[in-house]
Amino acid sequence: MTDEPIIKFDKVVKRFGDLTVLNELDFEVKKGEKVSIIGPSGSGKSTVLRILMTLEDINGGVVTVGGEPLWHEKGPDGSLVPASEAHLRKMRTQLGMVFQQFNLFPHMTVLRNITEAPVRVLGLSKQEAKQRGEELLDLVGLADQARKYPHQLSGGQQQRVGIARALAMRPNILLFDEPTSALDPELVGEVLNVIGKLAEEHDLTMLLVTHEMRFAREISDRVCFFDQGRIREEGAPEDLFTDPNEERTREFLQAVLDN
Ligand SMILES: Nc1ncnc2c1ncn2[C@@H]1O[C@H](COP(=O)(O)OP(=O)(O)OP(=O)(O)O)[C@@H](O)[C@H]1O
Repeated sequence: MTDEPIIKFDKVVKRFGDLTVLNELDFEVKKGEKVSIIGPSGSGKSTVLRILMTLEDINGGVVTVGGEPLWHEKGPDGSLVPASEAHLRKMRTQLGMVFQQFNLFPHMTVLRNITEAPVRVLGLSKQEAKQRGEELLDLVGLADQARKYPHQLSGGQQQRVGIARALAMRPNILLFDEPTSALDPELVGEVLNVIGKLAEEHDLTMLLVTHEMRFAREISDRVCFFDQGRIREEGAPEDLFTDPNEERTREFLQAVLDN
């Protein structure tokens, strides 16, 4: 990990109609850092990831990824102007995302699900993409499932394919949006293990929105507690989970850990 932020939210505002979801959010993730975002439903956690994936725009502030503004670019006079589609497309290649509902293409084999974007977007040859896909399937423990279709796999296996697919574009930053919450409890462990293995790879920056406290505790360098579109408290998992400073964090943790 280095001290340089790879992700930076500077006073970011996001509104949906009258609802202010992010309220001048300041938030940073360092290169190589593994950060979990926890917090009550509706506090803006997934919105942070969706903004980074350029699935939602922003209403104020600046988001920087890899030192460059994401939603803005420099105009002719050096001032920031709204980003063009070409700029967003270029910036997007730095990030991969693992979705709660896997979002696999049902009509493609497991291997095609992984190789489709590298062939289409990066222009890899079919052979190169196949090799990359097979390596990634091996990494997530599914080397023998390449020719199956998603519906032939368990939820845990589908999510491991989702992780392999997100890695196929070789992103520097991997985002996880509640990656285990659609899974039966007995399948959570296998997905956590794969994510834990990735977390040991120091170069990869990981940002995880999770309701799985075990996950936040075991995998992250830092846990951020979101409340009403801001970070209410953050810290190392061993501090935040055992002795939070804020009453609001304590109540939240008590409620989720009692469940
Ligand atoms: N496209 C949208 N249009 C309108 N409102 C939205 C939209 N997306 C999100 N919201 C609202 O914004 C708020 C924050 O949503 P977000 O998904 O970021 O919360 P969250 O903290 O991830 O919650 P959860 O833990 O329930 O997933 C919620 O009140 C949600 O209903």
